[in-house]
Amino acid sequence: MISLSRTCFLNNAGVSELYSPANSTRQRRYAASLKVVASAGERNGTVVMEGALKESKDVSSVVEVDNKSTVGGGVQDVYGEDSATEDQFVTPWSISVASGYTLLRDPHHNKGLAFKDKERDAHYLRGLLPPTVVSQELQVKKMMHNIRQYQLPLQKYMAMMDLQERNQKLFYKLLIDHVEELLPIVYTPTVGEACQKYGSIFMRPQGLYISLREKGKILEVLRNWPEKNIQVIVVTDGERILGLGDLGCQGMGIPVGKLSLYTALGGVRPSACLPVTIDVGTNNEKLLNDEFYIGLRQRRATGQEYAELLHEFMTAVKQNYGEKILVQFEDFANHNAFDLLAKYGTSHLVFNDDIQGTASVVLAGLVASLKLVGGTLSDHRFLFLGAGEAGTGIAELIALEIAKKGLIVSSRLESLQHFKKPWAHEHEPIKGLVDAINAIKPTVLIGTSGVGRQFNKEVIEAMSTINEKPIILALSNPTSQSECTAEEAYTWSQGRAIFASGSPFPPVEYEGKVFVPGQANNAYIFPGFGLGLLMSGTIRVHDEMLLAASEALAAQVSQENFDKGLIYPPFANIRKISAHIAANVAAKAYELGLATRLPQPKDLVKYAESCMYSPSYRSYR
Ligand SMILES: NC(=O)C1=CN([C@@H]2O[C@H](COP(=O)(O)OP(=O)(O)OC[C@H]3O[C@@H](n4cnc5c(N)ncnc54)[C@H](OP(=O)(O)O)[C@@H]3O)[C@@H](O)[C@H]2O)C=CC1
Ligand SMILES: CC(=O)C(=O)O
Ligand SMILES: [Mg+2]
Repeated sequence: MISLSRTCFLNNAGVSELYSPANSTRQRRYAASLKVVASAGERNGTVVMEGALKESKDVSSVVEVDNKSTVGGGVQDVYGEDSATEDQFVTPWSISVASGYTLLRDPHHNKGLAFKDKERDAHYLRGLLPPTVVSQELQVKKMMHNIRQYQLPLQKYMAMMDLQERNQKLFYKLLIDHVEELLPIVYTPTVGEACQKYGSIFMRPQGLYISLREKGKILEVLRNWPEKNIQVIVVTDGERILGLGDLGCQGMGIPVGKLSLYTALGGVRPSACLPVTIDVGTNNEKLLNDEFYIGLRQRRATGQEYAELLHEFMTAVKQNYGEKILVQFEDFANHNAFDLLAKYGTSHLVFNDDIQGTASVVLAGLVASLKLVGGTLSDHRFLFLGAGEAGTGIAELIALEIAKKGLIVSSRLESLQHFKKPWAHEHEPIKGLVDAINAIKPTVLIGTSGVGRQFNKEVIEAMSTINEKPIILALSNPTSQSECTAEEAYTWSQGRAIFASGSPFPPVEYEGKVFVPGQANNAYIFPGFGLGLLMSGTIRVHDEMLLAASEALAAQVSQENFDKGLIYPPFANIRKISAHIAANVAAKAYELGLATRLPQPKDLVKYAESCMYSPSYRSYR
């Protein structure tokens, strides 16, 4: 238990990929050197329009090559393509246009029954689809109907992942239009169960797997990813997946899920998102003995071996994607998370969602709750159960906001992990949470322990005895690890608690009144925060940007929300919320001189909205 002044703790796309010619430096270079001549040679399937730079004579029947603009080399020539000689090997990357059966199997461009008659003629789809042509809206209605037929959340998750692999735009349309219903499926809590069973439900690989076997070759592995213009990477090593512990390589569900939210909630293009899982082994005996486990069957590498792999990854990422690639660390164990953030925070654009994103969302909720409970932040006392990434991250940001740190309980100081030390304070050792509440008299109780059911009846009653409106935040995920349920918080506090949780709970009726619990989850922050960094071309994350994100989120809580006891706005409005967060974060980046997209757009909210990906179908010529 620790504390501060008033804060206490207890595709692979292959040949069917249709690249936009201006999508990457490499593609721009190709686009500059090639003019696509007609498609007279098209067949049902893929029309190859380009060969490797060094092999352009082989494809001269379909392209005209302007040799003048292809030579070069230099700092952008990461793979040595431009400077290679004939006796050196290069990879024959190609740009191609999908049609026919290949087009129907391409998730980026497939529209299923929504292909119009003209498109069916132009793209060799006749006979490959039944005659009916439907709208995207009808497809959404049908998919929602189908998903609702499944009894189990994991079945719904698998249906959503299948859709993402079949028809990406329809997947995002569904997620955006039905965000409150589908967020618990593609995200917490269901994604937790999916990770636990990833080996068994694994059908098509998603994301990029970088294991110890790829040591020395990470740059080449990055190049195997079909998309070249990556802007955001969410990376995990799978050691602290939600509150479920070490799930090794099966943690991949988390970067995949977080990045679908980057797109659906924050509007970042799916093709700019790269989920990565670093596999250094697992200490989870159950997984090591599970015949369906998909990762390396060895105990976790640590120390220098771990640090070297991570360093090679971070170096390769910057070399391949440049200075402005955003790397979001997710669900690393705390013994690595703080060190990675400190190590790469000065050389890369990095953000730790569990430390920083969580802090920002909780600070926003606390600022908003002042409207319900009164006073200022510094009038409140914060008691934390769990002094890890989320807990100390939140404390740090609250302290930054009220700009004063306080006492430290020092009896355990020597044995404390470094990130806990600033929060230890002078106090008699306290045994249980109820005793801590009675001694410290917190106004806010925050659960970040990863251990479920810690806020029992006595705990909530103790908080309710001290406070007229106790603020109870049960942040641990998934639902099984939540410190208490919404029903418990409202019932045991006799309807007086201001409650929010990391995973969603349904509304609760208590003595004739309906209470709608809020969701205190970093999903409110990271999509808009990331968009703000990207749209301003920011090169480093600064704590002030986290405060800016909190401020923007708190400002989105309406009187109608407060009247229902909510301290967060509904997720239904998340794109608008993300645009405001992005604008505030970008404004701070410009103010701090960290933005590179110049000149600064006049209206940053409008600019953020204009940057957002739309999942509507495009018409194909
Ligand atoms: N709602 C949200 O947006 C977010 C929620 N979370 C959730 O928060 C939880 C914790 O995540 P994170 O902070 O990253 O994990 P950490 O492992 O870094 O922190 C957990 C901390 O809780 C402590 N702890 C464990 N059991 C108890 C207990 N019974 N009493 C008191 N302290 C205890 C641990 O102590 P020790 O160090 O001694 O082991 C550790 O310091 C997870 O369930 C995660 O899903 C995380 C990020 C965002
Ligand atoms: C929400 C989140 O990031 C977590 O529980 O780890
Ligand atoms: Mg997380």
